[in-house]
Amino acid sequence: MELAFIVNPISGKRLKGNERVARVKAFVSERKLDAVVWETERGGHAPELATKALEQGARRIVAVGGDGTINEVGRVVVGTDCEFGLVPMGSGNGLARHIGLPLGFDDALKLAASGSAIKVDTGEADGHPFFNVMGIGFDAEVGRRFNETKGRGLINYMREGWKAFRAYKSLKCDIETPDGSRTLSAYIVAVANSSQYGSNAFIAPDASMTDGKLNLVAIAQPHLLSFVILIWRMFSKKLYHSPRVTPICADSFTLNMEAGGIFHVDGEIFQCGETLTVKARPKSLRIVAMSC
Ligand SMILES: Nc1ncnc2c1ncn2[C@@H]1O[C@H](COP(=O)(O)OP(=O)(O)OP(=O)(O)O)[C@@H](O)[C@H]1O
Repeated sequence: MELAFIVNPISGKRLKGNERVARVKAFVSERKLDAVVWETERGGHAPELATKALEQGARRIVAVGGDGTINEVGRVVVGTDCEFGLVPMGSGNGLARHIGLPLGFDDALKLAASGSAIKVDTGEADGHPFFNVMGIGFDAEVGRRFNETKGRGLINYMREGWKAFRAYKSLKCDIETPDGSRTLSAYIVAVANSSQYGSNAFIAPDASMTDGKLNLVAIAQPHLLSFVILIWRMFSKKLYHSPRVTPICADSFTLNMEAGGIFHVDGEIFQCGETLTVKARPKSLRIVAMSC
């Protein structure tokens, strides 16, 4: 088997359910590809399907879904010789946008099936692989709330962000890198492999996926007006111009907090203790990309 497509039928807002799977199956049969098309039936199913595809000798696995699905498939493919293709069908599609993929279904499908792959860096937070962005603080709180709502898309994300803004207070974090350490009172500590969360909201505008490093971005607690300005800066790639923002580029970080809590990797939530270790895995993933 050359290719395996793993399709999440419920991610994002476009072509949901049977239609999405039917379109991928039609694509495969029209082109007589040596491929399987498997549909995820529940959360956590995609890694099982990706493992099965690897065992059956797939040379390329294509994830059709949002950043959560991409993470679930990518965490199986990372560190292997198998190539990884994406058909972005999520809410924000941060990774797909960073690597220059078309967002239209048919164009993305063609590229994922036949485009060439390049080796890129990935990240790992307490052993959990990530490809786009991980974070603690407000960042993780918004992810937690968003995952608990049924609605998807940027508007729902902004709505949960606003609710979290009113409830969340900053945390004290000691950040260690190979070059030294510093203690900050941070509202968000995000560590980015790619440049954006999704929907062209740039958390680390200078991030590269081939430099062997990750970009930590710490943001101090904003009041309402500066919160709005921070969002504007994010969408205009000017976040680093804010006096509330501290960017640090390194290949590894140890985050020491006063208490354990939650963190997210590509929007999926996990628990952590007082210490969280985040590190880059240089050139660990062969991904179909236009740029990186
Ligand atoms: N058949 C299914 N039913 C319910 N949940 C599923 C199913 N298949 C996959 N999932 C889960 O759906 C969740 C959301 O998927 P994904 O992140 O791809 O979409 P999204 O949240 O709409 O997009 P984004 O992450 O870009 O906002 C994942 O955690 C995945 O485990």
